[in-house]
Amino acid sequence: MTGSELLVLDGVSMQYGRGETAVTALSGVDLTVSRGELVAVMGASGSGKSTLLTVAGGLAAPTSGEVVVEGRWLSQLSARDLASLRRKSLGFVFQDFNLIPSLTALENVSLPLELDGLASRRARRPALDALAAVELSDRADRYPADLSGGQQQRVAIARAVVGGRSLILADEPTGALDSATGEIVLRMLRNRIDAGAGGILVTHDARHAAWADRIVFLRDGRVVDQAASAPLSSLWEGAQR
Ligand SMILES: Nc1ncnc2c1ncn2[C@@H]1O[C@H](COP(=O)(O)OP(=O)(O)OP(=O)(O)O)[C@@H](O)[C@H]1O
Repeated sequence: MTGSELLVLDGVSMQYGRGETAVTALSGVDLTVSRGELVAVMGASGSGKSTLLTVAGGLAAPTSGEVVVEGRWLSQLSARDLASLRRKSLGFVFQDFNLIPSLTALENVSLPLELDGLASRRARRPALDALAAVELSDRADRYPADLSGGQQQRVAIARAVVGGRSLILADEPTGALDSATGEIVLRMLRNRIDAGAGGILVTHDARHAAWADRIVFLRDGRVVDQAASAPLSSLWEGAQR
C-alpha cells in the first residue's frame, strides 16, 4: 500500500449459506479506492454489488480475503474497534435516504457525531459545514418530509461525510430520483470526493457511472472488467450533441 489507499479489498470472497444451498456472492475480488477517487460498480442484479459494499463497510466479514480500511485490517479488529472505525471513517448512502423523520436536517447530520460522544453543541458547527458543502445551509431546520427527494439525499451525503469521514459507500443513491436531480446529487458526491474523501458508487446507470474515475464491472461475483470512466463520459457527451 502507498498510504493514499482508503480501502483495499484483497482476494475477497463471500459465500452465503453452506452446502448445496450455498451462494457465492463474491469471488476473489481485488479492489482499491484511494483518496480523491470515486469508483463506480456496475453489474446485473445478483452480481454481488450490494455484498461488495456490505463487506467493504465492515457490516459483514468476507468468507476469505482481507478488507483494509485506512490501513487497518478489519479481520484484526475487535467488534468494538470495528464499530468505532465504521462510525469514524465510513459513511453510507442508500437509495431510500434513511433519514430519521423526527429529526431536522441539521440533527440528522449531527447524529453520527453525537453517537461518537460529541456534545450536540459541539456537533453543530461540523454539521452546518457539511450541510453548506451540499448547498443546504438554508434547509438546516427543515424535517425530511419538508425536503425534496434530491435535498434529502444531499442531507444523507452530508451525514456520510460529517466530521471528516473519509470513505463513502453509496448503494444506488440516485435510484429514487429523476435523472436531473440524480445528477445534482452526484455532483455533490463528486465535490466531497474531490475534497479528499474516496468512495464507491453502485449504480445501474452508465450516465451516473460517468461521474466516477473508474468503473468496475461485476459478473457472478467476479470483477470482469475495469475501465476509466472518461471514454464513457465522452461517449455520453457525444450522444448529447
Ligand atoms: N443475505 C443473503 N443470504 C443469501 N444469499 C444472499 C444474501 N444476500 C445476497 N445474496 C445472494 O448473493 C448474490 C449477490 O447478491 P447482491 O445483493 O450482492 O447482488 P446485487 O448485484 O447487489 O443485486 P441487486 O442489483 O439486485 O441489488 C445473489 O445471488 C443474492 O441472491
